[in-house]
Amino acid sequence: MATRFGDYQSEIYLHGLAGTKPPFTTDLAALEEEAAARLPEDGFGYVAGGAGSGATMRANREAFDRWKIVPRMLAEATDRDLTTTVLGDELPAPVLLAPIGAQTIVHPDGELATARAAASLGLPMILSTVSSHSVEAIAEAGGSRWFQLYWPSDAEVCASILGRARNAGYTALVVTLDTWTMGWRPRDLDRAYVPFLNGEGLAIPFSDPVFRSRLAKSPEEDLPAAMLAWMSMFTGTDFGWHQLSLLRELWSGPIVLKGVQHADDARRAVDAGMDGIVVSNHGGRQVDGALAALDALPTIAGAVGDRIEVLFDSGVRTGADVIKALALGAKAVLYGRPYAYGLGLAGEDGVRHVLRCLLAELYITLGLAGYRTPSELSPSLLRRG
Ligand SMILES: Cc1cc2nc3c(=O)[nH]c(=O)nc-3n(C[C@H](O)[C@H](O)[C@H](O)COP(=O)(O)O)c2cc1C
Ligand SMILES: CC(C)CC(=O)C(=O)O
Repeated sequence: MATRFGDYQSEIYLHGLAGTKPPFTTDLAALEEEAAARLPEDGFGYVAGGAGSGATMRANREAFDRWKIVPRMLAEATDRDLTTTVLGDELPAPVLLAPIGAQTIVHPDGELATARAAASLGLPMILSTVSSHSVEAIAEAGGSRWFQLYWPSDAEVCASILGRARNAGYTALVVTLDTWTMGWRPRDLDRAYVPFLNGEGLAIPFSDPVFRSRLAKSPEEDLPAAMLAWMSMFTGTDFGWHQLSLLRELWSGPIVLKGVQHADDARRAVDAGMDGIVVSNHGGRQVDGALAALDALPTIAGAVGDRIEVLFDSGVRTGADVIKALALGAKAVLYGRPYAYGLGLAGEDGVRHVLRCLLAELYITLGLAGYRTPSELSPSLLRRG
């Protein structure tokens, strides 16, 4: 059923009459500034950082800014319906929560808070392999959930992790291709900081019985050795396209490849029988100098047509950004850093506030631009300028 997400606007004004303000800014493009001022430097720096000089991270935003929406008038767009179906999941709006690892670095409740906020709005959460809480614990929050895989070299560990995710009710599998090893990230390197150094974020592998069987001593007894085992199994891996069939044997639900940036790779995903792709450069955290994800989107969408579900992330901040990504060929977007800032600023309520702002802005802007549903959006409503 369609939800009037715009109601958050009137709710905020009404609370204002009673003297209550929103928990923090409603300006999603300015959220990072507020987070920078209020969150601890280590956690904030890890979330905000990008690869190398930050050129790709900036390019992601610049690409959105180059596209302008051309609003249409008297379009009878009062009643909007943002619902859409992605890989069999009925979504109240074309938005999913991007996988973000190690969320306790910004708030002690981490992914549990995020899962509860997402479930309360009916948006699917994509849980990272590098999560501070186990797949089973997150499942208790309810709601629709997908699982993101960092593909380990040990096939039995992979089978065990996927089996647990499937048993815990995760429906689609998102396999991240662009981070088989960590990008060069000066912001973390300068502080010699990664969350995983103290085991943070490794709940899924560390709680896995097969992973544990590979260790001489448990992570509780010898953390550095467990960390090394994790790193050698989950990073620096060497998979090729032909091995995707291994994952198909382990996962009966839809499989989505995340990190596609070239039309030929998108075609290969189709040929490999995949169900979806996420056009993404990992928020500019991997290849510095890579093209903006939004600039890759139209070519890729054109190359695969409707043979595969095309999702998008990297740089989405506002409701208008969602409209632009949808107009350029995405079926839905993955929302990333902003909800992590919301989590850091106010836990579950903070994530909910950020998501409600995004959905309200999307709902209102879509109508003001003259459109009623995501399916009406096409490149013709945009101009380069
Ligand atoms: C702190 C942080 C952790 C992330 N962890 C993961 C992860 O575990 N798995 C994954 O596939 N992507 C991960 N990503 C990438 C996001 O899923 C997404 O591609 C990216 O945040 C999009 O860029 P944006 O947030 O600037 O829009 C992470 C991103 C950030 C900022
Ligand atoms: C490298 C991962 C472990 C986490 C991640 O995807 C990220 O920090 O961007």
